[in-house]
Amino acid sequence: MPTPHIEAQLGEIADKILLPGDPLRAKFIAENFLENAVQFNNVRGMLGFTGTYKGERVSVMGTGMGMPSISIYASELIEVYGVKKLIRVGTAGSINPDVHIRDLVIAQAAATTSAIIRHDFPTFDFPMISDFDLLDKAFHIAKNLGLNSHVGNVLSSDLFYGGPDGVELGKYGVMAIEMEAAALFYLGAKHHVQTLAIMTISDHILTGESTTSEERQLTFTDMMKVGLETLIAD
Ligand SMILES: O=P(O)(O)O[C@H]1O[C@H](CO)[C@@H](O)[C@H]1O
Ligand SMILES: O=c1cc[nH]c(=O)[nH]1
Repeated sequence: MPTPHIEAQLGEIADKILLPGDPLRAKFIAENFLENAVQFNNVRGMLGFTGTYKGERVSVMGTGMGMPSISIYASELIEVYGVKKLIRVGTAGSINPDVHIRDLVIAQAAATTSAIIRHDFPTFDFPMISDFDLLDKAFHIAKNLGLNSHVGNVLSSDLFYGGPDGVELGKYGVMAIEMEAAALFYLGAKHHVQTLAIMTISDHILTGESTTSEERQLTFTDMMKVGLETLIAD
């Protein structure tokens, strides 16, 4: 087995991958969007599949929740399996009155409460930004599909419950809180690969609106479509 967390043989993972936090969302994407999908991972139940989308080889795999978890999977995917384009497709909580439930948020950048970047850069801030080429493509794809999408900053938090008051950042234009994008963008910069994060607003922290866990697992297909179209766009 090439890595401690992924049992795929070399060559079984495409160089383009969608990364939902929830492994069952990975299975849903494989079953509903990919052709001839073959499962390549079930270590710790972190399901991964490779198939084709519109004739192009694409993979999808869960990352688990939080920056330590996505950092393990993204590092192994990049360093061992040679993945070059990684797009997170996740859920997020809105902290902005203009960003509504079920809207798409395409992260241009991610603030973070995490110390993981500070381990490498203790004396200055390192801005976590997505890849502009992927960002530009995703924005236009979402626009052409007529989707309600927003591009800007998100907050990647270490904690789902408690922690620093991220809601305050909404007043500075930050759109939503999630838990993985900053680490993915950081690894993209470190390893010179392309990364992006597209989230669907699953709950609104200011208004208290929310969606069910079943909806979060099985619907939110717009971000999956935008993610896949972005991965295969020339
Ligand atoms: O729906 P996913 O992709 O897991 O993303 C969000 O949901 C989880 C918290 O419920 C965190 O992983 C957060 O980033
Ligand atoms: O990390 C997350 C994901 C969804 N909603 C939140 O409030 N936080």
